[in-house]
Amino acid sequence: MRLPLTFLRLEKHHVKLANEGKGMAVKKRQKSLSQGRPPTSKPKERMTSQRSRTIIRTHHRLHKEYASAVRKGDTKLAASIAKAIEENGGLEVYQAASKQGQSKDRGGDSSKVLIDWLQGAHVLDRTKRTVIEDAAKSILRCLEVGALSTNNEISKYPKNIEMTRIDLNSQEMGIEKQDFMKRPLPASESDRFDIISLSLVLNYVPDPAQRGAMLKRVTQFLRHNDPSQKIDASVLPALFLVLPLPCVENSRYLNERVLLRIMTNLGFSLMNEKKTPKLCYYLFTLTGASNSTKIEKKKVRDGPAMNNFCVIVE
Ligand SMILES: C[S@@+](CC[C@H](N)C(=O)[O-])C[C@H]1O[C@@H](n2cnc3c(N)ncnc32)[C@H](O)[C@@H]1O
Repeated sequence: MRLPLTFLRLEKHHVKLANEGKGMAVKKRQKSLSQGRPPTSKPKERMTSQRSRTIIRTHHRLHKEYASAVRKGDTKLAASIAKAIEENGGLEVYQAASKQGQSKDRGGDSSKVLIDWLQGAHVLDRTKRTVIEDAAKSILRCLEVGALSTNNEISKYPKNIEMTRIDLNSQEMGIEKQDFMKRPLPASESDRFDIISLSLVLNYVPDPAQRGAMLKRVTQFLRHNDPSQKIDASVLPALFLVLPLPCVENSRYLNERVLLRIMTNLGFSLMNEKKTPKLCYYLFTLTGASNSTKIEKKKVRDGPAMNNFCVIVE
């Protein structure tokens, strides 16, 4: 029989009073077995934001140096940098540090912005967490490249958005370990996606030409516009791109004008953008074909505290 909570509280209070009244020492309650068991895992420690920033920066720097050593064929240097990457915790610790950046108290996960834009474009219903109207049959397919979690905002619409999550290093079930650059090209339309998310992934790629290749490759994985789609899909098929703000605002080789030129050349139109003090978010719709224009490394501005982030399209 379940006793009401108030009754239990009162009874506890009375027993305590009775024991005190008798001047008796309150007998220590026997601990349950589970309390006596040694913990199976240590509670997860939270990194300070300073520490996670240092880990992320060091990983990016070493990763770039490693790619450069490999490009030059300097195997000895590459091996010593690989060792330094491991000493910094490797990809796993880097991912843990990045994941902390997704926690609610540090701004939350970036897919919140994507959901907001899909709702604004009437692709998703704002209140019911469904695809709008009778389009519920049209399940959207989303490829999240660089996925660290299966619980992000974008994953909260399982009836309407079918998620495919990949990462170079899978952290949990539901995320496939796969390099997007090696994912087999779609054999048919059913291997393509309505939405591809590259959130803080492009800046992870150490080589400027590989970044351009990644953006180009996205166009091959997005579905082609299908006029028979029932949903108001004016923003689809779409690329959700998130970059650290300094990549666009403080680089010698990339500014927003150059980024937009690259995307336009690849066949994208800008639908939404948002900037916060740390990040910039873009929603691009694939509206046309790539015009195969090359974009080279070219200085667009200079300054002592600027970075060299760059995207080359070959
Ligand atoms: C900073 S984390 C981004 C995590 C998350 N998307 C976010 O917005 O916080 C970058 C992730 O991208 C992954 N990544 C980079 N290049 C990739 C590729 N070619 N294919 C799959 N994952 C990749 C890395 O393994 C890493 O986990």
